[in-house]
Amino acid sequence: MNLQLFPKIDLHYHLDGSVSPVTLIEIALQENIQLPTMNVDKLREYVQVEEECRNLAEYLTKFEISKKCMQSPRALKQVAYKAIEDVSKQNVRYIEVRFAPYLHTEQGLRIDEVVSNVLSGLKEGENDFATMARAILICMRNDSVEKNIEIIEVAAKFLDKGVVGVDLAGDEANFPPDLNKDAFNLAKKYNIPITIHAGEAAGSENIYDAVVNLGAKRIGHGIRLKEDPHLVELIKEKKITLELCPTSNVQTKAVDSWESHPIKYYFDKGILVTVNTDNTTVSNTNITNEYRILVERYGFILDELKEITFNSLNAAFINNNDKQKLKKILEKEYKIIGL
Ligand SMILES: O=c1[nH]cnc2c1ncn2[C@H]1C[C@H](O)[C@@H](CO)O1
Ligand SMILES: [Zn+2]
Repeated sequence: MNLQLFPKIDLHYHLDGSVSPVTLIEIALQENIQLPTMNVDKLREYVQVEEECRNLAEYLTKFEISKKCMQSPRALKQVAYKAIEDVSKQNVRYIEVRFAPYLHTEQGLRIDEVVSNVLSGLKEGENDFATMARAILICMRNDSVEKNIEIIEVAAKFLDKGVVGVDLAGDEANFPPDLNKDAFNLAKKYNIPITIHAGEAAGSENIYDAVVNLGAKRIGHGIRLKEDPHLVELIKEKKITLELCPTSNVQTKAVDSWESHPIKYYFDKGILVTVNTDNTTVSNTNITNEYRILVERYGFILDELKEITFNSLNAAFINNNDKQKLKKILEKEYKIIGL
């Protein structure tokens, strides 16, 4: 079937890594921002990784231009709205859009202003398109724990007002999760759902730390889980969900090749896996493409894609009311396509 029509969920989507070159140029023109080029195709080379990307650290160099263009209230609203417009075209029925508020304070915005502007763009997008959208606030690994505690405080302030969770992202190889233990303990205290990037650019011990010591209910990527058979059992037992992003995982060299991606292995072992985009611009992908990869490279059948979407639904950080609404919508739409 045409997988664009397949109802989908994306739980792992970075806002700054998903702004299209066209939107970047629009914002640059609006706000007089100097870009290395105003040619859409040439700009693509600056914001998209090449096949020969060596590791996560190199992948992370591609976010500079979008950061430059995401510093004003208007630009933040605009990219958030555009994100919902874009993903609604791929029949995404629910998305959790994540961003790191501190990255958008270079022109003096406060982190709570960053959050309220992104939320207002998401809300407008929700009103205009058939996609439910919520936000996850990111603590950056290279930021101080004091700054990350402030992110948790802001998340608590906006909890159930558009924000549904918190995350830890950035350079995993050089900043292990336990540096931010105090920040995530605070998140636990506030009952803010936690997801953490782990086992992407470092070993399975980070997944253990994220779950056992930092309270993560979901793991961003978790590619290297299989290194530790006891941890595999723990993840199953605790019903932890993995947010896998195949294209990004190949590009950051979290896996050596497409063939060695563990998504089917984890799925067959009964681990709760989900499929996501990570960064549609940096990774040059979209969610339809990621679902297609599951079929074409890993042999998933449509019923299994539906199961994966329901894994995403079950692991979504929205409240129960919204979850039930979403479940009805998905069930109805799957019925229409005979699933
Ligand atoms: O896959 C990722 N792993 C770790 N960090 C990431 C990944 N994708 C994006 N980021 C970082 C770079 C962005 O600037 C930041 C906030 O979205 O999060
Ligand atoms: Zn990510």
